[in-house]
Amino acid sequence: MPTRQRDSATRAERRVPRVLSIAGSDPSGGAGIQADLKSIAAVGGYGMSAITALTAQNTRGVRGVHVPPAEFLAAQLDAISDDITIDAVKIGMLANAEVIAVVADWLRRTAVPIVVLDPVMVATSGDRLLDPEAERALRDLLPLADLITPNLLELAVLANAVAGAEDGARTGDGAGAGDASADAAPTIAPATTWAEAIAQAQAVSAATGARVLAKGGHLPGGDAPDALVHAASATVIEFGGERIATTATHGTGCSLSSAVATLQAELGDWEAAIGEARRWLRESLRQGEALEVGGGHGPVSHFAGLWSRGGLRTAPTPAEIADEWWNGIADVRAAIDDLPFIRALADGTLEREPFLGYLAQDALYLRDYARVLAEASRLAPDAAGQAFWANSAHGSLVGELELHTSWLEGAGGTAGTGVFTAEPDAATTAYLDHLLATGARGDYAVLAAAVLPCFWIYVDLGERLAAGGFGQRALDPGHPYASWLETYADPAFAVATREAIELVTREAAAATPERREAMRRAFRTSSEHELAFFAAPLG
Ligand SMILES: Nc1ncnc2c1ncn2[C@@H]1O[C@H](COP(=O)(O)OP(=O)(O)O)[C@@H](O)[C@H]1O
Ligand SMILES: Cc1ncc(COP(=O)(O)O)c(N)n1
Repeated sequence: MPTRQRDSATRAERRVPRVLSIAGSDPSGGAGIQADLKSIAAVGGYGMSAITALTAQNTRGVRGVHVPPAEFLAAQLDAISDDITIDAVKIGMLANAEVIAVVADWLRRTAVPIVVLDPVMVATSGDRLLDPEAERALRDLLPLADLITPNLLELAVLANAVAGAEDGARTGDGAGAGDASADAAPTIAPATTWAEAIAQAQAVSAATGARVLAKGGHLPGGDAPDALVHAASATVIEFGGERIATTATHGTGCSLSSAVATLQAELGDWEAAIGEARRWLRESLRQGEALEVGGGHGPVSHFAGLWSRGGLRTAPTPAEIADEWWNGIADVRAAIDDLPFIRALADGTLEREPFLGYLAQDALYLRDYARVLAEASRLAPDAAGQAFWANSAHGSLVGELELHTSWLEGAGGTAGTGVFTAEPDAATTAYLDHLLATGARGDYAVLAAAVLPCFWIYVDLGERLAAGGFGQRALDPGHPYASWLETYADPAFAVATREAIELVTREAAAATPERREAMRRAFRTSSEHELAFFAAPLG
């Protein structure tokens, strides 16, 4: 199938695991598939869901359960696996034995590399989410999982079930979770100590071959430990942590198992995946009550970490930033266009003295501008940026200054004098001080924004002069300053300017809002210095 080929061809470069949740719906959004999709997204995955059952529940309890025909679950699962490569599956509420059979059959037919099974039996509110008779069917599903994540009660039921499978023995009060004929919910007592829970996890892992994450969320006391138990390698990895004082624990098991499935697909290491999922869940648990959802056990705040770390607003694109900055200096550009110096330069009426004065200041400017560009090259985060600014520094000294030299040395009469002999005027000093100080502060992005107007305003002016935007005289080869006008309409300078705009606005798009604003301000300030610089010769 072409889709599959495309999927697997790009697999090596993939960063976003495609994770399927097979679970029940919680309309209040805190548990079940709703929690799973949020959790998968929160830790960096692409979430999908096949719905096993609909519950009518909120943070206080479950009011009803509707299980659609099992064939329709099979249809959902096939629709997904016929088209999409699945990197990991998380299994939650399975409702009844028929649903379990459909999932087991699909898992056997579909080679999913990672299967995390959260054996949901009872909601945090205490309501049952799995038929008692289905607990036997669940036992047969366990070996298809790579990781099983029971809470204390579920762990006791599974341990009892696997013990029952081995020797027919019953534990607890004798009602027997493995007894398919039992009508009432079996009353199996959960482990009362952490050591007992780990022993049960070892039994389940030994009987199924799966890893078992024993969860201590329901333990009494001040700690909420989890332990990853793998009988085959005789390992027990403990994850410690203080219990977080919160009522917002609805959906913690769903959220943890989805996050682990996603992170395992990314990291390929169970200990690392569980460690990271737990750090994320604990952060989300701490922020749960702030959501103020419901009067019972509220949900965790799945995206709290992302929100607080600045993932909330869509960043502008580089093109949008370029428009915003350019439009933001429209007043400055209009003021430059209206300067007597620019008007007289365009129509050829500018006196030789102010023109040479301007060139002398510009030569002084370019020499230090090249130093600032070299500093941008030093600070650039990648080789492409480094090369671009270094090349621009070279261009400022060699290409542009040649023109100044020929004009100014001709004017001075003696070769080798006249280029850098002028005193910098106030406008030149102010502009250079701004650029040199920005360079000295060492923030590459802000410095790159500060050097941009010198490219952009000149190219824009040069192109409009050459296009007759300031009158036809500027196009006349006999214009007294024709060689100057040609330099600024140079297509190579236009190409370099487009590259500079792209470099700087890409940097701005990736920056934090605060840094982007600092860049915009530096860009605006430099453009104001451009205006003062052009105004100075006739000022
Ligand atoms: N109050 C809490 N403080 C810290 N971690 C908790 C708390 N409640 C649950 N957890 C963690 O949430 C995850 C889910 O655990 P648990 O509540 O035992 O499962 P379930 O939601 O399936 O009943 C585990 O990692 C557990 O350690
Ligand atoms: C649809 C559905 N699935 C699972 C749970 C268990 O929630 P928890 O993660 O709190 O054990 C639930 N309450 N509802």
